[in-house]
This record gives sequence, structure tokens and C-alpha cells, in this order.
Amino acid sequence: MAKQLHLISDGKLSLAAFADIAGRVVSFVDFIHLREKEVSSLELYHGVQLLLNKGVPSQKIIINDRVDVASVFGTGIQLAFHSLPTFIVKKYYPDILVGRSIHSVEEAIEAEKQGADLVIYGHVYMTSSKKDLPPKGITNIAIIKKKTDIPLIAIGGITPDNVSEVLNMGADGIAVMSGILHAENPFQAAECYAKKLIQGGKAYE
Ligand SMILES: Cc1nc(C(=O)O)sc1CCOP(=O)(O)O
Repeated sequence: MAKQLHLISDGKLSLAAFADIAGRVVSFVDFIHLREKEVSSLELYHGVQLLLNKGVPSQKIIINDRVDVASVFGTGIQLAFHSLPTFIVKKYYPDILVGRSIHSVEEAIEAEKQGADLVIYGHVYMTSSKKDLPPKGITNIAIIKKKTDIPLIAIGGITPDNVSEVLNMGADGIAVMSGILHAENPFQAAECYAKKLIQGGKAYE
């Protein structure tokens, strides 16, 4: 299966600025996450509209935590540790793509048991987003892949140079924040990640 590229918003750029970048890189990415912890439902609703206006299809949009906004648009949902239980969201929204953010093998197994469609595991490398927490490394990726059958997306400090290492452990894709959002040229950066995923994906299929 093709390896996935997820772009995650950083909660710092304005939603308009993020939507602008998302529209430029949409052809290279599989999913665009609105991970906005500080905004109101109304602002998030407008944020999704901005993405749609920039040509991002709703099937490529994933909203972090906010099941209400995701269900309005029929977008995917990414559940965090403080979010609703996976099985509840699956029960009420069986047709929505449900991801779960996980940080251990046990959480991955539990997410699958509750019906998650994918897990995002991290942070695998040092990242400025989680400065005070040591990275988890990549070895658990292989363990999780042995024990579960759902796609695993690796997150945290992923650069074009370490993509192949992550794929080698069995990851089904990567999620990137600063590597694209803070790049001098986000379009070129997204293209570079996408190429690495195609090369790596071929090698490890
Ligand atoms: C949003 C997020 N979640 C993580 C987790 O470990 O669950 S790490 C992370 C930040 C990823 O940013 P960057 O690509 O700039 O390293």
C-alpha cells in the first residue's frame, strides 16, 4: 500500500495562513490535520471552510479532537488522550475515519480493539513541539506493527533524511508539522517528503 503523508497544523499560524500552505501542498499529501487547541468551534468551522476553499477535499481533512466539527463536514477525526473514547465515536459516526494518537504498544492495541482506523505514534525523534519529553525512538513501531493490523503513522521530528528509517521499521506513513510549515518553500518540502515515501515504500513493500 502507498505510504501516507499527513500534514499537521501547529496552532500558531493563522488558519488562513495554514490553509494557504495546505492548498499549495495538497497534491502531495494524503491528509491535512487541523490540530487547533485554542480556537472556538466557530473558528474551527471557518478553518475547515478555508481549507475547502483552497481546494482541499473533505476526504483529506482530519480534525483533531473536535468530533462535533468533524461530523458537520464528514471529515476524519484524530482523537487525543483527552478526547472521547474511540469506540463511542465509532458507534455514533461509523462512516467517519477515526485516528487515535498513541504513545505506547498497549495504547495501540487498545485503539485497534476499540475500532480505530489508524494510529499516530510518537514522538519518535526530538521535536521542538515536545522539547521536555525524551523521544520514544523507532523500535516500538515494529512491535506495534506485529501486534496490530491498522496503519501506523509516525510523528515527531520526521525529516526527509529519517523517512526511510521509519518506513524500515514498518510504519505506513509519516505526519509532519515543522518540516513543511516552517520550510522556506513548503511546496518543495512536501514534494521531497512525498518522493521519499514513494522510494521508501517501494523498497519496503
Ligand atoms: C503534534 C505532535 N504530536 C506528537 C506526538 O508525539 O503525539 S509529536 C507532534 C509534533 C510534530 O511536529 P514536528 O513534525 O515539527 O516534529
